[in-house]
Formats: sequence, C-alpha cells, structure tokens
Amino acid sequence: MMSSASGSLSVISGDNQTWDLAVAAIIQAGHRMDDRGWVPATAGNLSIRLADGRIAITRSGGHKGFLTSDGVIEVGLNGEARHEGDRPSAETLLHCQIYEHFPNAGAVLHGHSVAATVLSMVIKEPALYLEDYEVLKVFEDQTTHETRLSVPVFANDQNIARLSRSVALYLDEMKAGYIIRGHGVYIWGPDMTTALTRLEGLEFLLTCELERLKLLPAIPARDVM
Ligand SMILES: CSC[C@@H](O)[C@@H](O)C(=O)COP(=O)(O)O
Ligand SMILES: [Zn+2]
Repeated sequence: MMSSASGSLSVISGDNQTWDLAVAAIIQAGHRMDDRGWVPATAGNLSIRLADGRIAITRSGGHKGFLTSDGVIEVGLNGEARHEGDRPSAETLLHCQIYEHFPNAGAVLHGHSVAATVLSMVIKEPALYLEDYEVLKVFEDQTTHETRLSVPVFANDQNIARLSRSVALYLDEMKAGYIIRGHGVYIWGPDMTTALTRLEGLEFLLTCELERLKLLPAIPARDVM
C-alpha cells in the first residue's frame, strides 16, 4: 500500500524533509483524527519517518487533540527513545515494524474509532471482509468496487512485542492496514497525506459495515441458562 495521494491539507507535507515539518504534520493529523472522533481520551498514536531515516512519534499518554510539538519525540528503528527520559508511545514497536518492513512507508497512524472497536468485537473471524464498495479504490492497486479486501483482525495484547510477532506474519498481504480486536486500526502510507486519506477511507468503510450489520435481521437470542 504505497502509492501517494496528493493532498490539500496545509501543513501535512508529502516529503517529510525536516523535523519541524514532520512534527507539524503529526500535530495537524492528531487534531484531525480527534475532530473525527478516532482518538478518544488519550487513545491513538502517530508517527512519521523523515527522508533521513529519523522517526518522529507521539509521546505516550497525551491527548492527540491537544497535541503540541512537545508531544512528539524521536525514536530509533528499535523503538527506543533517542533522548533519555522521553517516553514514546507504548505501541512504538508496531510503528517501527512497519517502517522496517516497508522501505517506502513514511507515516503510520493508529486510531480507536467506535466502528473499528465495535465491529472487531462482533465479528469472530480473523479478518474483516470489505467488498463492493466504491471507496475500496482508495487503497493501492484497487481499481474497481468488484473486489474483496480482507483486513486482518488480531487479538488484542498488552504485550506489544508479542502482538508485533503475530502481525509480522501477515504484513505482506495487507492492502488496507489491520485491526486489533476491541482496540483500533493501524494504517500507513508513503507520507502523512496518504496515510490520513487511507485512514479516512477505511473508517468510512468500517462505519458502512457497522450500519449494514444494524440493518441485518437480528441474531436469535441465546438460550437463557
Ligand atoms: C486510552 S488507552 C489507549 C492506549 O492503551 C493505547 O492503545 C493507545 O492507543 C495510546 O497509547 P500511547 O502510549 O499514548 O501511544
Ligand atoms: Zn491503541
């Protein structure tokens, strides 16, 4: 999932050339995700890989709607903070794994939307299947609605290193990021504009699926024990 989308967001840069631009893009994206209701409370984390390889990521525990430059710090590809005392996102390893696996990845986004959280708890399958939606074309290589895209769903795990090992097995097949059950989505792109565009596409599709489920005939109630 690596082609670029041109964007009109003022700060969110397509080239991520300088630290200050990267930080500004993360702040703007955090505010946008908050406006859309995708990062409630202190949920979510965002990062950018600069052209020189440095990784800028949100600090752990901050509210992404009130993000300032102090809330963005540098980590190495091993997930460790570059500056002593800095506490990067608890899920930094999931970002670094994407940067390591996809040389062209330049931005990674993680949100906790209601749709991603509820849908992933309702479906029991190890993937969510999206088909026949026009908006599927927002994802790389998708040229028609006549397709079936699978978004892997992984069990939630507070042990992020262990979770990243489960994710690693499926990274090559991912066209539209992945979902952690009852938790949220991870999605990425070559730059922040593209990552945000894909996130918006995915969130739209998840909301459609949730609405569709509501219209389906009710599942018969289980026998009361
Ligand atoms: C509000 S709880 C959410 C966290 O547990 C986590 O899943 C999350 O998305 C944010 O963690 P963070 O360490 O701030 O990057
Ligand atoms: Zn999270």
